[in-house]
Amino acid sequence: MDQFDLLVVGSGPAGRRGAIQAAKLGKKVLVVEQGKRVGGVSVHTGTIPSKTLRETALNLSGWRERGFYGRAYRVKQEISAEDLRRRLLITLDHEVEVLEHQFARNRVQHIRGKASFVDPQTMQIVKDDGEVVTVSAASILLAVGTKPFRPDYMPFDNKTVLDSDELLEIEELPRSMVVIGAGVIGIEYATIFSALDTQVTLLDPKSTMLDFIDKEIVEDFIYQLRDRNMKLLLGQKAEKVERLPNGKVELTLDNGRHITTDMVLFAAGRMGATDTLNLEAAGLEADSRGRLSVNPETFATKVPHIFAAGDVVGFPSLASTSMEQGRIAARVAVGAIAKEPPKYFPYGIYAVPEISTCGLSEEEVKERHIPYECGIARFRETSRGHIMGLDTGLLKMIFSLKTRRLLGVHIVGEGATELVHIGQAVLNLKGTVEYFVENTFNYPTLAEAYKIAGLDAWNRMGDIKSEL
Ligand SMILES: Cc1cc2nc3c(=O)[nH]c(=O)nc-3n(C[C@H](O)[C@H](O)[C@H](O)COP(=O)(O)OP(=O)(O)OC[C@H]3O[C@@H](n4cnc5c(N)ncnc54)[C@H](O)[C@@H]3O)c2cc1C
Ligand SMILES: NC(=O)c1ccc[n+]([C@@H]2O[C@H](COP(=O)([O-])OP(=O)(O)OC[C@H]3O[C@@H](n4cnc5c(N)ncnc54)[C@H](O)[C@@H]3O)[C@@H](O)[C@H]2O)c1
Repeated sequence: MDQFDLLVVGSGPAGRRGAIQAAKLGKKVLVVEQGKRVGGVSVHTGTIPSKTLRETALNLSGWRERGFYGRAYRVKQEISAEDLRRRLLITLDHEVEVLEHQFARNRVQHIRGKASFVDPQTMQIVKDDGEVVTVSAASILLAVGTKPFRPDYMPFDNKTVLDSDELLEIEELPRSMVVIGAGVIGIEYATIFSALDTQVTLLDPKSTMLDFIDKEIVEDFIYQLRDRNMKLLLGQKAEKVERLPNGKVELTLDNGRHITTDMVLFAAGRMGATDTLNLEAAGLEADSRGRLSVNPETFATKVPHIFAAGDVVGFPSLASTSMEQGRIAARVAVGAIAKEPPKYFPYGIYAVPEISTCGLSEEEVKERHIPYECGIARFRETSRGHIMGLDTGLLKMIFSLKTRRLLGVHIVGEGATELVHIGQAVLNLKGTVEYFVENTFNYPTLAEAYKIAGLDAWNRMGDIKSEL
């Protein structure tokens, strides 16, 4: 039986970062991955495929140029599922290659197989050919991620009723699509397919969506979706989903309405992939969504040498935060010092248009009774936005009236997920509205929106000197 300092289960963002961090500290590390190739959900079915699909859809559809040339503008008239897949495969190959190289040069060993506990210190790994390997380790990092929630009442057939993993394999682009679940996955895919001219209906039993995002940004986003004819059926539930003999799917909603569509994407959340770990043998149990609870500072489970990081521990379930969690967990696991990450991290939603946010929303600032002022800029007010033909896009910043510090930055529009990092830096470095007023920004850029929003807020707040 092999003995390791750290055994990592899962090679997604949390497992990968954790493994490399421990190896950099000179530890003997083994990563177990059940998938065909390393990378996890992030590389194979989640972040990277969906973002590549988005990029291809926007490029081939000419979406970014439509502000200038009109809504009928197309770069490629007939876009096929094969067009989308081709770029996907190239991107995924590249990602896996980078990752395998990282493992090799850091001497992280990896093995393909399904891991489960034998006892708290030992795991067995069942390889594809049935061979069983037993491994023990001083510490174990569970970075097993999640899988799509697939309730029995949904007639999945991998063709017309699909989850978000299966969507990447479709043979033909649907003319119409109903997306069940207006969470981040549902919203991203609904808007990407809408940009490809699929008639999309987004359905969710909740009457609101993206509740963790500033309301003004969500309202602007919803306006843009409706403006391009996407149907948003919020507060409505599919009571029956039936495949019809003609290949279509019929949905019966709880208000009696019927919808016939080419395809249904069921994106109503994900479950922690803990069911096959035999957690009992390690003295652990998961919650009803398959998630593990951990100490939020160390990522240790209630069994001190077993750690869990990434999506399997729940919110925020992002590739970005999973990487940091994996790194911290591995440091603690091998006895190194781990600093707590800064309080505010960005959240990027790669819908069409993008949304990105960092810090407090206006609703949260109000709840905390903090006196505040907002500054707003529209991308069309920037020269760069004008050059790019943008008629939408909004950047909003919230400042404390007392300390003049930036409390939150919220963006909807082109480049939002990149732009947000300027606000994030100012926020975490405790900068004030003066940063935006006094600093020079490249011109013409979309980042100039920060200057405009900063000045907007500053004009409302008054000059700091007059108050001293
Ligand atoms: C469609 C979609 C789009 C997304 N877009 C974004 C985005 O734009 N930005 C962002 O930050 N996040 C995004 N996410 C979330 C992101 O993918 C996850 O936060 C991230 O992948 C979580 O990383 P992880 O390391 O926890 O696990 P995962 O990436 O889920 O990897 C876990 C790995 O563990 C393996 N495994 C599980 N059980 C075992 C076992 N018993 N033995 C061996 N191996 C096992 C699995 O095969 C898997 O490869 C998206 C997710 C989805 C589904
Ligand atoms: N850009 C990004 O960062 C990104 C992109 C995609 C996914 N993710 C992560 O992946 C995770 C999973 O995303 P998600 O969108 O699947 O989940 P989610 O939990 O965010 O959203 C699920 C939605 O489905 C609805 N729903 C729940 N049960 C339902 C049911 N039985 N029938 C119909 N609707 C139902 C909910 O009301 C909710 O709106 C998220 O936590 C997110 O952080 C991140």
